Amino acid sequence: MFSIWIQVGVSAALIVAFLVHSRRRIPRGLRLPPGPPQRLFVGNAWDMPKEREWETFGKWAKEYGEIVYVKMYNADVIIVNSRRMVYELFDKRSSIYSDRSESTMLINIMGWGWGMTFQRYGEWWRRHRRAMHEKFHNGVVDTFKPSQTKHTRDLLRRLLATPEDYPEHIRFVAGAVIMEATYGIQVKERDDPYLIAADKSLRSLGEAAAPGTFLVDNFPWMKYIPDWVPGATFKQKGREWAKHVSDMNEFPFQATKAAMLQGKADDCFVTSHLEELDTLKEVPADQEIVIKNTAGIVFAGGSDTTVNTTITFILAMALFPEVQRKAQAELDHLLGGIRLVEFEDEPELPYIAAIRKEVLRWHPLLPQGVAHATSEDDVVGEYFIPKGTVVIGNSWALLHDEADFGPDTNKFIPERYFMPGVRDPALTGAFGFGRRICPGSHMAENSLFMKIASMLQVFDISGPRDATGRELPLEYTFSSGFFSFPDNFKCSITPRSQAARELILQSAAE
Ligand code: HEM
Repeated sequence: MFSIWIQVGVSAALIVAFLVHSRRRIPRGLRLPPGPPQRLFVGNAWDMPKEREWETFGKWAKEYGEIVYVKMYNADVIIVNSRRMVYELFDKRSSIYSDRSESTMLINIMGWGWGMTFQRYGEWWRRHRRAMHEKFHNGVVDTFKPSQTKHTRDLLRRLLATPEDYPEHIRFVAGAVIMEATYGIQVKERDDPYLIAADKSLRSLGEAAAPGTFLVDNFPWMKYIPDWVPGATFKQKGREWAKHVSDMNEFPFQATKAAMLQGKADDCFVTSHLEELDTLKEVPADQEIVIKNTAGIVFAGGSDTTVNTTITFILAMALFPEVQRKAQAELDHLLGGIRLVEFEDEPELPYIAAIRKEVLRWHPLLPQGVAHATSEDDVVGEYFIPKGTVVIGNSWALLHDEADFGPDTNKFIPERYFMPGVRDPALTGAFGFGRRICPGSHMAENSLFMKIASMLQVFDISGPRDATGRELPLEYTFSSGFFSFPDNFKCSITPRSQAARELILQSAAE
């Protein structure tokens, strides 16, 4: 019975949305950007791909051009497909194109509103962004390097012991680095409650954040449907997820505060901000909340992103062995197998730097970035872009544009960065756009350098092998949705030599 009412409600909302939308006034002489033909009431909602979105977006870009307009029920969405237009909108008109649209599922039901990534553009967001920038800008991220080195060595030892568990090792170590940097907390070897809460929150985020997943995002009134009504499973799901999301933000912060009171806290993002608070004369009353929220989003944004990018790197090495051989030659030439790589070696390792760039480009973790939104009406040439439009920067298209990255952009070719004029993927969409560009990118790039160089120095990575050592075909798929990364795949990670094995084991004594 109630599910019938839900259907009636949704249908009524579709009709109202349609009528309102058709009555909207587009200024004379202007039109909405071109896009695929729309259906009555639902617009393009049924055309939105559920898998490998970047392929459909690419097809639309070829057909309709730099800006493609789609309508998701009642929501205006544009997809920006060229670097020129990305620069025009996200950079030159950043005061209009830096907002986010409020997802009812993420904000009202799952409680992600505390997270900077989902906040509307304005003073509250700016205060969070400033708190993060102070500790993560390019000039200060070196402070994390000792911890990144220590934990990468730990990763090498774990990989040596049980290489088949490489995803868990990478996940554990990324969590350990970010917990130490953010909260000064050393995570537990097994079943760490903070990492479990983060893992559950991020999985649910991955599920809920892909546009069009939950109808309640298009019809916010659906949030008032009681939980027990058939068809309202999104609410039960959301409420369950909300607990993990809140635990992730609350528990580690409170633990660090408690440790500070006992004089036992290690230096970290939270302690240094809270200590500064005590020395400042005029501080807004809610600044502690800003610090807590920012720590929470560093924790959320800083672990899974580097984990999945590292797994993409492993896949690339298994698929492109000639790249691996060249990188190992560069490392061997510099280090002679006498010591493990250090951050100070980075300027002497241009091929490793090129691999890092190619990992970010070849299969970007966020192929559609994180959608921005417009905070005012805008006009681009003859196109009208209404206020509140969801704006997707098509990172995949930018990062696969042969004009910027040379030929064969679906292949993993680090050499492309030695050609004149080739762009840096970090500044071409891999970390997003404009004022919202990823504030953790410098820490992430350092972390990737250390992992890539260390793993290639001591391990050979290949497809899976049978008992006789024969290499078997490598089977892999990339996930679709908000994040895209390789689904679990089997591979072989073996020490390159006895000397490499010893180097790894000796690192435990450092
Ligand atoms: C390889 C690793 C990473 C990738 C590929 C990545 C990618 C991105 C992308 C595409 C965005 C959206 C930017 C936009 O809206 O245009 C973003 C935002 C963000 N990232 Fe990262 N990121 C990575 C690592 C990190 C790390 C290590 C941290 C924390 C230390 C972090 C914290 C954040 C935060 C807080 C935002 C939200 C910024 C805002 O809305 O103002 N990310 N990231």
